[in-house]
Amino acid sequence: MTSSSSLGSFNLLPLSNEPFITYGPGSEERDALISALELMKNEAPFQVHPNVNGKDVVGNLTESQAMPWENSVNIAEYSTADQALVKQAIDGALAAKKEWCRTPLHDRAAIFYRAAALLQGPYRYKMMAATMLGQGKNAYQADIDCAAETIDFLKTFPALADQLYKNQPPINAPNVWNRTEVRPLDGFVYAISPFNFTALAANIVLAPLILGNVVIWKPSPGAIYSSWLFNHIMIEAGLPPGVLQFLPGDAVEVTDEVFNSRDMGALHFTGSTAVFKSLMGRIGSKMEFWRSYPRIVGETGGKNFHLLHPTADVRNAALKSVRAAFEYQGQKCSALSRIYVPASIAEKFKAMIVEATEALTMGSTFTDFIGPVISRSAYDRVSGYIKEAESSVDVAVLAGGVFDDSKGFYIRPTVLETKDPLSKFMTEEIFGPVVCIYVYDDADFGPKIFTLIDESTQYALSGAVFAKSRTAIIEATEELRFSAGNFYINDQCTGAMPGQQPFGGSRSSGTNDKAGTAGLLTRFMSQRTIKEGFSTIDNVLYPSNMP
Ligand SMILES: NC(=O)c1ccc[n+]([C@@H]2O[C@H](COP(=O)([O-])OP(=O)(O)OC[C@H]3O[C@@H](n4cnc5c(N)ncnc54)[C@H](O)[C@@H]3O)[C@@H](O)[C@H]2O)c1
Ligand SMILES: N[C@@H](CCC=O)C(=O)O
Repeated sequence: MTSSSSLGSFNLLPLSNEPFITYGPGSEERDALISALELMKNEAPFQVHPNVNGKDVVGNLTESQAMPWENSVNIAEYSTADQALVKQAIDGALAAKKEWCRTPLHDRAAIFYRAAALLQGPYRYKMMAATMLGQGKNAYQADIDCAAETIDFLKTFPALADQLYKNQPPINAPNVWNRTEVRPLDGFVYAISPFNFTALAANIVLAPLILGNVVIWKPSPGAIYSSWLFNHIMIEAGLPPGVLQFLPGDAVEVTDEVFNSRDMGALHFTGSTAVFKSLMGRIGSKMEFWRSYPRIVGETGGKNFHLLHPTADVRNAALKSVRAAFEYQGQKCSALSRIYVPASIAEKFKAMIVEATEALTMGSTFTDFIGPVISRSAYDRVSGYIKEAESSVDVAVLAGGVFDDSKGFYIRPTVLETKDPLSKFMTEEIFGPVVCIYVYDDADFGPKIFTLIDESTQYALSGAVFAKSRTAIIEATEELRFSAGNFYINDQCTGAMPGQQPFGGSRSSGTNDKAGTAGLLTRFMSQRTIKEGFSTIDNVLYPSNMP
């Protein structure tokens, strides 16, 4: 990996994964994290303001982000960007762009590496505490997200950008030198991030930034404090003022003002399918308005599946199903939410999944496997599904089914079984700790079950097959080719890591540009071809024009 300057060609850092920290009993890291959590709880609520042109724009603290663990306590209180500030941010970003896109890649990379070092060192525990307290994660879930995956994005995007820079025209005619320049997009990139992964907010802004784009960022109301902290780290790492504009605010109001600018070169979105479809529709409805064709990149919802074959290792499938369905309370876009089990192993599988689910502890910020769901609206939505399941004749509640919001937004991990494979529990994204089982006849493993999995939902994000039979694995892999952008064999359908399992899905799950990859970066670049000629001519005519 190299990057050129006028006086050298530099090797960029190679692709890598940040090691996970275990936070095991008695470890130094555990003590440090516990202290950071205590400190943050004592100091909260933190005041957060929009940050435009490198400065906090102090306003009235009209909004708040509650701690889902204890919803009467706020982790942050914040002011919002009004339309005038959004306009000012766009103008400031466009002004900052000239210098930023002239900044050599290795200098942009150095800012990213510095941010990674800040996150590895002085900000690690603060960011961990912000993600745990603010987004309801336990130590393990926070570490793989706001530490490891975020550092991975910071350290690998420069090398991926460099690969694109190296992609030069392969042919040069005599006395000609052809070159390709990887320009950022015309205008600015509008980035909208979800609450559930601090790393995905990072991915949303870092992918365009590394290529010299400027970014207008609307963070999620469910992750205001960790998003602010990330913005702060980028500024401390040396990101020039105006290059990344941090605009918490009313989603519709901020978006309306952004969509009033002809200079929006791209929308980079991660969140729900319904919101993405509506934004895409709005962009498409005024194509004469835009200066360019805005690129539209969105990673959205899922209804992710595990398919068991009669030869499956039942214990492996059951335990991995529990992890996939209930880690981070099922609030991963990749979370398992429908399971297809053949009748011959169904009783054994159900017994194991119920036992493992009932054993999951809930409530403590640090050690418990299960925490709260993110918000009042998530609690109401998920508990609404559970109430409906309880009153449905086709559905049995095998485990969980209990919820309580007296302190935090707690929902016991819930296992349902339905006799209707097309019921809402098998087809709609619930985005919470609920998984539904459907038992099929062993003889239906084949076209019938593949068609059911493939056609019964609008999504195609992640899925897995569990089988010892190689024939079954081959058949499922072939027949479910378009049912999941991330397909796992004898492994859980969550836990994709940058550089290892590029993540994303198609159909209503997104544009499938794969977070953290060079493929994603290509969406934020607009190449310029440069041809330089070294010979001169002294005649307009070609030989064939000669009499
Ligand atoms: N496929 C993926 O990689 C991936 C990753 C993470 C989350 N997700 C999906 O995200 C969803 C959960 O995240 P969420 O609850 O934050 O999603 P969400 O759609 O409610 O919010 C996402 C972002 O969109 C903003 N938003 C909401 N309404 C808007 C509007 N009308 N105009 C403009 N912006 C608007 C929100 O403020 C937030 O910043 C789930 O559906 C999940 O599957 C997908
Ligand atoms: N890397 C993640 C992506 C989750 C999306 O919310 C996973 O596969 O678990």
